[in-house]
Amino acid sequence: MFPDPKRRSVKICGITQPQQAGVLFALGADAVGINLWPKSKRHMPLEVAVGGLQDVAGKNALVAVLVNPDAALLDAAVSSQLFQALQLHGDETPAEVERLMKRGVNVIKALQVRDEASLAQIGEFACDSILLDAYNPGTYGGGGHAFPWELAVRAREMFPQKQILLSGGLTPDNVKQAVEQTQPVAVDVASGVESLPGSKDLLQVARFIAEARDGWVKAAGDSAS
Ligand SMILES: O=C(O)c1ccccc1NCC(=O)[C@H](O)[C@H](O)COP(=O)(O)O
Repeated sequence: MFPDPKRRSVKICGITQPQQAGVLFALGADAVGINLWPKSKRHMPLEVAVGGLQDVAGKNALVAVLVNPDAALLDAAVSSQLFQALQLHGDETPAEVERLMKRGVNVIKALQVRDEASLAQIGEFACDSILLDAYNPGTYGGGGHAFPWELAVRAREMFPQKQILLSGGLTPDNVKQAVEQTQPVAVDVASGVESLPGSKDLLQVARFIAEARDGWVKAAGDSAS
């Protein structure tokens, strides 16, 4: 199950080489995102994922990232049984999300947030997990931009029943502060731990994971005192 509501998780998103997945899990990543959107600079074709990720699938959480997928890609991603969740980053509607959920698919709906009014859309989706990303019109994700974290705090207050995942412009330098402030169930990063698009820098990944975990420990200490 990803995200596990009982566990604080780090998801590293958008590898282009399947062999990087095992290394990222060995470094402590809880989930790795595989971008199936052909226009992404982090695209991994589904056939490559199916051929290269069998060893890590099952033991670890792989998440498929999709943008307005057609029925054929959606069906192929679901029936590959490679993914613990589908993360939808496009203009997918609440009805489409609900249809997938009825098929037993674990959906994470990604939403770009601009201001407090834009948080209302969270309540329109039936899925438990909502990933908040930066508002960046004309793009669907992976832009390396942060949004005001007060909006993530507000989202948790407005929708306490939802699992809020935080993304957008996170880096090893800012993730501890982001986690402490917003206390998400999971953080998600693409650009902030890369040497090249789709190629993760392992030192940055290790630092990112350690800093995120420190943030959760600090937040737990603050709320206990
Ligand atoms: O990463 C991409 O290229 C991408 C393209 C289209 C839709 C989603 C995409 N990435 C999804 C993610 O989960 C990213 O981690 C998230 O948008 C944050 O990205 P970044 O600000 O680069 O850390």
